[in-house]
Amino acid sequence: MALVAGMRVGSRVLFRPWAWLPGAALGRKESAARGRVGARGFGSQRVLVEPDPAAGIAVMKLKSPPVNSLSLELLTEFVISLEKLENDKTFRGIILTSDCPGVFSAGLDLMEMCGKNPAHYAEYWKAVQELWLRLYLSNLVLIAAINGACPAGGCLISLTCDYRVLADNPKYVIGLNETLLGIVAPFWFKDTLVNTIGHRTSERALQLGILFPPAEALQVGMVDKVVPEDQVQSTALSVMAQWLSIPDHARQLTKNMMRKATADRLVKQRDSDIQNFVGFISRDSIQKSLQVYLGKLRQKKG
Ligand SMILES: CCCCC/C=C\CCCC/C=C/C(=O)SCCNC(=O)CCNC(=O)[C@H](O)C(C)(C)COP(=O)(O)OP(=O)(O)OC[C@H]1O[C@@H](n2cnc3c(N)ncnc32)[C@H](O)[C@@H]1OP(=O)(O)O
Repeated sequence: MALVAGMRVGSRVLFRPWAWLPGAALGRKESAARGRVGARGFGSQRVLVEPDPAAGIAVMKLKSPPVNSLSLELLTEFVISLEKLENDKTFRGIILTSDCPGVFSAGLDLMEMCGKNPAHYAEYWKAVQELWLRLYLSNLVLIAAINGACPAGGCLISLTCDYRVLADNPKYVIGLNETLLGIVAPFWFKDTLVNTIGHRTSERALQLGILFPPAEALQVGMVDKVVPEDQVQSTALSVMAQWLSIPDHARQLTKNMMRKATADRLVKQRDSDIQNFVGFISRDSIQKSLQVYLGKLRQKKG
């Protein structure tokens, strides 16, 4: 059975994020997801959406305490919220931020990658791929208002955005630190980073698993602006206004031209990428590394 949940319409592949949900009631979810968003705000347990239809934008806040780790549930709700906004012509841009104090997102949920069975790992990885593809190829303007620490998968999410504003706090580090956990960022994480900060800087950052504090993140181009914490949201809004001053069709075609080849690389090998992940993460040595890392995270408190 093909692992990719998508259908082709003309030259466009429409992904159905819920299609991989176990026992998903496709018709009901699909019709709900295609409804108009309106002005009232919507969301789910873990993703809060505050629409401003007059401005054509929505603020999307991740709220999966304590650290917005990307569990299967959060990934699912994230994709569904994104699709709702994508399908409503009212919206031209999203500001993506966190509702969890001090953390934008702790990245992939380590509990989803530890002590589970291969079918679970496959389902989880497919959801991670789905979110990345959705974000990376979004027609909307995506601005990340990074109001907290932003490691690994959290950083990846911010890198899919068109612009990143980071709060100036030394604790708010950002980067792909996978090697510090004894794991490896897959090629599409790497590609996303290279497309943002260039090859040589990525090579060093990825091998060393560097988590950049704000000034360095700005210097290497990992973020576009660093501002005082209380100005992150207002800065994101004014940057959004600038991006929305460009005609959508011209901006969208340009974005697609810049990003499609990178996304296609994963689209063409989604199944083998899932198999690679499952094989890699199931190794005893990798499971041990992750357990050690989780232990260190827990010890930090005590
Ligand atoms: C060659 C082929 C390759 C194929 C592909 C193969 C490999 C797979 C690649 C996978 C790519 C992985 C990407 C990732 O995103 S891995 C996750 C990396 N994330 C991190 O390293 C961040 C870890 N967390 C932290 O550093 C901190 O928690 C913090 C985000 C800076 C926040 O600090 P603080 O506010 O002090 O909170 P705590 O550390 O006290 O954490 C609170 C509780 O949350 C738990 N936690 C933290 N992060 C995670 C996580 N990512 N997943 C699950 N749980 C997490 C932490 O243990 C605490 O739990 P407790 O209250 O029960 O102790």
